[in-house]
Amino acid sequence: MRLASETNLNLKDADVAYYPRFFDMNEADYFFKTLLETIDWQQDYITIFGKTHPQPRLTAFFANNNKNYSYSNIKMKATPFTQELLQIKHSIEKELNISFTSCLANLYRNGNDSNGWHADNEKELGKNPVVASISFGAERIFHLKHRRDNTQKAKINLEHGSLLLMKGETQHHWLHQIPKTKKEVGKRINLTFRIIA
Ligand SMILES: O=C(O)CCC(=O)C(=O)O
Ligand SMILES: [Fe+2]
Repeated sequence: MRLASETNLNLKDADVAYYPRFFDMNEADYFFKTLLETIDWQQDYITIFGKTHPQPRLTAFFANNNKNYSYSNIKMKATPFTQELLQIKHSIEKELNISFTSCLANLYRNGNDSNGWHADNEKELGKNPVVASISFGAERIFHLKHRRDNTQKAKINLEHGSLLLMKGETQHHWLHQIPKTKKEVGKRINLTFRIIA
């Protein structure tokens, strides 16, 4: 059963909503375990100022079209959705009434894995990108900050089975990150469903 009660974060120049228990605990446990085992998690490398570093997390990319996805000099080749990813995709689509084409999956192995400040604003995501972000496993803190107004910030603890939806002009005006943490934390899977035309 899905408890789709939604909280809008009411951020200036943004549209970000959080659904804490989008999937119930049994579904969330099942998806976490299955996705951990069935996804072919990849280590990618990013090049900054001519130096190559391993990305501080593992990733995989899925799409129902043949559109690849490029960000930070990494080209992600589209692979077909797995059965569980399709199930998750359909649940989100039904609730939100939006169709997604693609999913970038992230595996944070421990508190040392992270995702630096960025916006999901690649051209292929269109003018106002819609990103539906699902979390399974360990809780991590998601930070948001306004690009120009440094009084505007938000932090949200992304719980097991939750959905975070970013849309409208969010990516024009805000950056987001998952910082490293010194706390003992287990693995976390994040799925970001996107529309890539
Ligand atoms: O792990 C998360 O919650 C955020 C992932 C993210 O921002 C991205 O993949 O673009
Ligand atoms: Fe992002």
